[in-house]
Amino acid sequence: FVHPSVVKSGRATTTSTCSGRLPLHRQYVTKQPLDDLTALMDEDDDNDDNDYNSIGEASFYNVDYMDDDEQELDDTDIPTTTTVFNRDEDEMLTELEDRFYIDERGQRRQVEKCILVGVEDLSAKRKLQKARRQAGQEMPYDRPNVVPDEEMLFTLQESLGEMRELIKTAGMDCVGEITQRLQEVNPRTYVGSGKVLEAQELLEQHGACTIVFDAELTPGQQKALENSFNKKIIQNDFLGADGEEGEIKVIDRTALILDIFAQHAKTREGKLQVDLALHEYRKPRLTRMWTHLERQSGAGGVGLRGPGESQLEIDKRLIRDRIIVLKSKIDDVQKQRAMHRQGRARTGLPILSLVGYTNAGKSTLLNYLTRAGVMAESMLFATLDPTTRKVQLPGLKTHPSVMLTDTVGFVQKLPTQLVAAFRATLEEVQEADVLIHVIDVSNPTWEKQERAVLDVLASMNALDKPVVRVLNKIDLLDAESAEYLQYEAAYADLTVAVSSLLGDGVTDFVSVVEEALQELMVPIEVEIPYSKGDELSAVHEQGHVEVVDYRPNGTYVMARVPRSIANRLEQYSLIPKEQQQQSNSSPNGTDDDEEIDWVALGRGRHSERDK
Ligand SMILES: Nc1nc2c(ncn2[C@@H]2O[C@H](COP(=O)(O)OP(=O)(O)OP(=O)(O)O)[C@@H](O)[C@H]2O)c(=O)[nH]1
Ligand SMILES: [Mg+2]
Repeated sequence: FVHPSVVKSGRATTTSTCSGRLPLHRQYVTKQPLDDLTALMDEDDDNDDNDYNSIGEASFYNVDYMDDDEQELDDTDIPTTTTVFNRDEDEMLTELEDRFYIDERGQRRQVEKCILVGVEDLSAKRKLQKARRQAGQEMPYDRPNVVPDEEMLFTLQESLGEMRELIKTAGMDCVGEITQRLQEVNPRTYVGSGKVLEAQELLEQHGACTIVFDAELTPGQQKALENSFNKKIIQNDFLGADGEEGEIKVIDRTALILDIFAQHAKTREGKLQVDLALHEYRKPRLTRMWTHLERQSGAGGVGLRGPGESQLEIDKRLIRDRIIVLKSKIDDVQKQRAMHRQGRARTGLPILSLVGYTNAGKSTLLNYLTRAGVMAESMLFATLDPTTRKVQLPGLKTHPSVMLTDTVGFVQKLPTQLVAAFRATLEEVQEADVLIHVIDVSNPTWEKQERAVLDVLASMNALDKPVVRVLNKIDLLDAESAEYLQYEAAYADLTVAVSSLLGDGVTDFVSVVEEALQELMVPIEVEIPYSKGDELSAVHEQGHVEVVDYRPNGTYVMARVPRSIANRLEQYSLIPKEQQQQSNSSPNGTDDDEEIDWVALGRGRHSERDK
């Protein structure tokens, strides 16, 4: 009952075509025997082995490049009905990259039009304050210049501005906007019923078929909205008539960001993670595709009850199975990644993670420092896969190399489910020794962005380490503001103003990083038993040894070492505990001779490696 053009144009994505009335998820969920899940997994594992290896490499030192020019739509590339079911997720996601689609009249269209809807929820601020009060929780971190709670919420216009950028990045054209101020959002349809009608008119007027909400809609709200926008279609289906209209898609913030992720994922791991997140997102929303059948079964009674319900059951099971397979694949990739991370840890080089709001200039800074050519683009979420490089920080000959990791950008109201999907980034950030927080100060909302990032980091328990604030893009400010920020940065802790594009302030950046790294080293005075030779060599490798003495019970060592080693060696410590804590809490020390001798440190490492 489905016209071939419908199958062709349907995309396995949240931003699909108007005409794709075929339940979209059916096109990529596998048609292999359902009951033999283990066989499915084994088979997948076999042909993935090589990919895992290459991914490990890619995430360690290289980036995977993909030629975007090759994504042109070509009729011969469109899968036929029979092959559609056997596509693997790589193919599916590659297909997402091409933004062409075929409309109901069989014409190729390039850009999808959409309407943007935003609500100013007047209760949000109150709720936030109440929640904080109830939790009895102060700000989970103590940093100067951080926006206080009551000012951290983005205004409606700021939030919509960001949505416009996201819509553009996703490849859509925003042709109209609707806003509403509400004391409380409507629990059923999010906006009021009058606004739903207004939106419908606007959609018809512009011939748009997508409506984007600047919110995280519940599955119930999404369904209610879809039902009211698609009343005619549902009626036609019910009557068995063929309507003219295309289906109106209701998309929320999460779906939009997921679609961008799907378009930008380059490595296999990134793609798997996006695929998993997409499935998790769709699982509770599955029913919408079958609205008309559900109705049939309810209204029709005996004889009509079967198909709708059982098909829904099957689809739910398929999605569940797919999620299990994806999770197990991701687990394997993560094991590889963990091994690489261990390898990195063994080098003893400090690990710095670049974090920050999307588009802040993280990749640009990494590029400037490494001239390595990581993709940096003027679009949101350009980077999706963590990339680590060994960097000799320029300008400081005495400084040893560090490992620098580029990570996926954050965005306000980032759905938790999405954060969880990007476990790799999470882990990189958690394992880092120092966080480099890149902030785009040319963006008027930069203080709120900074706050949003700190909130996400705090929720990830990742703020237990020094955070370097990099006030980036000062070249875009007028001279006065730039000077003011530079002045501020000079006085604030671990803060520096730079232009990653032009390289202004990078020397200062390096000294601030050095300052942060010194916070990581703690003095120890230990007697390591002779049986623990490996611990002694760890101290030599990663620390700065001042005194060594071979005593009857073990090797006496006085040194400055990374905190992790100090913790491990605590049992052999000769410093009484209270005193140790004191010296830990003022890691910079007061005496000049406590300064780390970076030259010696660097030399020590190199000679260690040369052996
Ligand atoms: N003028 C100016 N532009 C900059 C500067 N730093 C970065 N940019 C631009 O900002 C845009 C985003 O930079 P990216 O490095 O891709 O940002 P990112 O933080 O890696 O972004 P995501 O990977 O999307 O999270 C690019 O167009 C850069 O050229 C700067 O110091 N000055
Ligand atoms: Mg980037």
